[in-house]
Amino acid sequence: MRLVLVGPPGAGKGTQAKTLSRELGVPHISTGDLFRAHISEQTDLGKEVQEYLDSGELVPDEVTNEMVRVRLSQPDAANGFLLDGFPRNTAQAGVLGEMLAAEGHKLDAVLEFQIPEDVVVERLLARGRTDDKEDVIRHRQQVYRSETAPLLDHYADIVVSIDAVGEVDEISERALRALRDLK
Ligand SMILES: Nc1ncnc2c1ncn2[C@@H]1O[C@H](COP(=O)(O)OP(=O)(O)O)[C@@H](O)[C@H]1O
Repeated sequence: MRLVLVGPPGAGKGTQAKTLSRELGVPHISTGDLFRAHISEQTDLGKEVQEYLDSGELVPDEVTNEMVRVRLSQPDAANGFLLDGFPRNTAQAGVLGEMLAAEGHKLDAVLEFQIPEDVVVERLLARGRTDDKEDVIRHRQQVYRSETAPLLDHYADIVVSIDAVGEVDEISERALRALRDLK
């Protein structure tokens, strides 16, 4: 299955991705995790993207798209993947569509995590990652609303939405049920 997760920062995509990846047998590919790995290893790419992550801005598309292209070409992603954090705007969605089409593939579904903004802001303040300061959190929510949420229209015919408020296990159940119904 080729799946994209969409939802505001703090919606629990990363948490759910771990379970979904295991249950669906496809790798979890998180652009945020990939960027953070580059930053902690101090690679050239890591040095280039650090300021964007610290301020909650999107990393420029060329950098992000290329990193995703390399990751998706690895053998474990040949039969499916769960993309978390990509695409994050419609231009990235276009590039992803081209990458997949070049291999004769397409996305099966876009899983939307529905959750009110005040709930996610509370969660992120409690999480305390270096980009989880209140002003940066607010900015990331704003970027989500203006850049990422339009993907839901872009992908309207393959969006599957779940209520992402509740216990972790409960939400996993909802996600798996929604994806099962798809088949
Ligand atoms: N597809 C992407 N395009 C541009 N920047 C990205 C992308 N994915 C992640 N980033 C960068 O990584 C940061 C953290 O992303 P992520 O780990 O998904 O956290 P969250 O969704 O909780 O904000 C973003 O604020 C952004 O700077």
